[in-house]
Amino acid sequence: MKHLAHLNKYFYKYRWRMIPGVIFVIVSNYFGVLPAQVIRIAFDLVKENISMYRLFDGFERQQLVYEIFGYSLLLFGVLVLLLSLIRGVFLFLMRQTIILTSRHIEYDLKNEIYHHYQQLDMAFYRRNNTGDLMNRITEDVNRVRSYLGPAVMYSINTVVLSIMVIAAMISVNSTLALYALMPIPVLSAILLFVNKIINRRSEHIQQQLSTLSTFVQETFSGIRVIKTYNREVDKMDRFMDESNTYRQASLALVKTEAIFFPLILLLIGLSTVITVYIGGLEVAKGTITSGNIAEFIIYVNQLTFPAMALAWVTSLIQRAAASQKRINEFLRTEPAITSAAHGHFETQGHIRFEQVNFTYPDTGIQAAKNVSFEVRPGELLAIIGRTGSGKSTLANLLMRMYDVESGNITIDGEDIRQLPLQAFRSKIGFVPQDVFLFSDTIANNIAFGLDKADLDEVERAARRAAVYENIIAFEKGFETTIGERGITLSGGQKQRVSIARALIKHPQMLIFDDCLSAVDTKTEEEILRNLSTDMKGKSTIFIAHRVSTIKNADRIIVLDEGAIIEQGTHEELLALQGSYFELYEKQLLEEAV
Ligand SMILES: Nc1ncnc2c1ncn2[C@@H]1O[C@H](COP(=O)(O)OP(=O)(O)OP(=O)(O)O)[C@@H](O)[C@H]1O
Repeated sequence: MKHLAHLNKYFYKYRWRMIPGVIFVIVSNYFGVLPAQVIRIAFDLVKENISMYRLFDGFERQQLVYEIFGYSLLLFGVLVLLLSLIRGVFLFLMRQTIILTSRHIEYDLKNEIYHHYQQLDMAFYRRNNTGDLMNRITEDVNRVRSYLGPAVMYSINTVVLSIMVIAAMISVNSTLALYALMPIPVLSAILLFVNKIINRRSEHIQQQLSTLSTFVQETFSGIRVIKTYNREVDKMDRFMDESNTYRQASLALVKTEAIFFPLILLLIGLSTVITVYIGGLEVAKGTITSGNIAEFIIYVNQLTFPAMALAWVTSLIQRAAASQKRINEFLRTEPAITSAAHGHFETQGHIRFEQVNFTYPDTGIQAAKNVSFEVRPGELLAIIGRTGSGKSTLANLLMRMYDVESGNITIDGEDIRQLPLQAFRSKIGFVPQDVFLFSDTIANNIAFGLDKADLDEVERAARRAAVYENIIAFEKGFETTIGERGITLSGGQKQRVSIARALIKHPQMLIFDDCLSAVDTKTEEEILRNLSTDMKGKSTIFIAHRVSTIKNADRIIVLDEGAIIEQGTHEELLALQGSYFELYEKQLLEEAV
């Protein structure tokens, strides 16, 4: 329960909706209890009038008694109807306030979680899988909403109704009340128990459903591999197995649910029998009227709802508490990367790495070892090295996706950890190694980093990234949708759209992380030529595998296992006859073949 305390701030925020809601619950229940009393009076009236009617047997007056009697009964009927109508209006208002509030809180909570997710660092995203993140903001919030709305509403309802009904019963006859109420605790206990089983089974179904959807999602994402390796039959068998487990779990649930309602009916029936029997004895003793028995039967039936609601609400609250615990776990995760300052930031683009060390927290791999280098304003620095040597890690550290373990990274002499994070990142055009394009138009993908961009700017960026011709060849040009519901771009086209996205920002610093790997050498040369004008006056870090891409850089550093093993210009490095020279020779040979 303590986990749900997180939501109290929202109850407070919406208190002027909740308080009327609670009042509506009380009023609606009051009008729910009243008809039982009206019926008792009507019942007694019937009894009295029948005796009176018989008394006037053979007299002219008998017809008049009959008419008055019929008229009064009609009035009682109308009164019961009216009370039910009033109750209905308040029930409507109760839902309009409490359930609506739960929807408002659900909206706020989702926003709170989403906002917090966006603050969290890359290490967090590495630790937790996307499915889990999605579940907490959808499924878990949904369960919490069941607590905020239905559970709160029915809890208040249960308490109010039980108090009113029991009080009314005791005021009529405490002995009869005691007997009539006897099966109710038994009923509640059994319902709680059955509900627990239902919950466990529903939980199992839920888990199995999630396994099933993960399986289906993965197979369809990897459908190309499945087809090429002829694994369709095998996958079908796996699917049938998983589906069967789901079916068995569902059947088990249906069996338990099947006894739920008969059980309630049985115990209510039992209560009614006791009421009629004990009530009969009391009527014989003259302590109550027969109308009271009718009244009691209605009360007993009315108590069925609180008994059922108790079991249901208990499980709703338990589930919501478990879900809120999961939500809180993420909400209380502090982002490792925070902004020390806010506001504006201007830079010359003087980048310096000083004795930088970094180990990935989750794998323990030391990906940067004592790395020191400098990129002066307007310089082009290239980083080359074998796969896994730590090149992308340096780009990630500069982007503050991770913070250094020791050493410093400075911009114009100031530690990047002291800079306003968002303003700092906005000064860098970063083209990551794994291109990610949104399911949106090409124009919007290119203009992604800007709040507003006109088509001219988008086209200019596309030209500089040498992808303009490709785009206008599509029927809808820049308005072509890409991604799941649109066309698929080739690997090289994607890389160039991603480059255009970085260039359109006119950043002071540029980082290209192996972003020409899927581009042929001719296009690569064209892009590099365009970039050399773009990069004028801007500090650029170019990560590459091919020596040909970077040989014109002002300085080249060669990485191996996270450490710089050689650095200098292309000529200097060749003269060294070390790793760079070897790599160059090898690549020349490959090109010749
Ligand atoms: N997010 C991460 N979490 C944990 N370990 C990582 C992460 N990213 C990279 N590594 C590890 O750090 C080392 C350096 O990786 P990095 O991606 O920097 O190499 P790279 O030189 O860019 O490689 P490539 O040329 O193949 O892109 C590798 O051993 C890799 O397994």
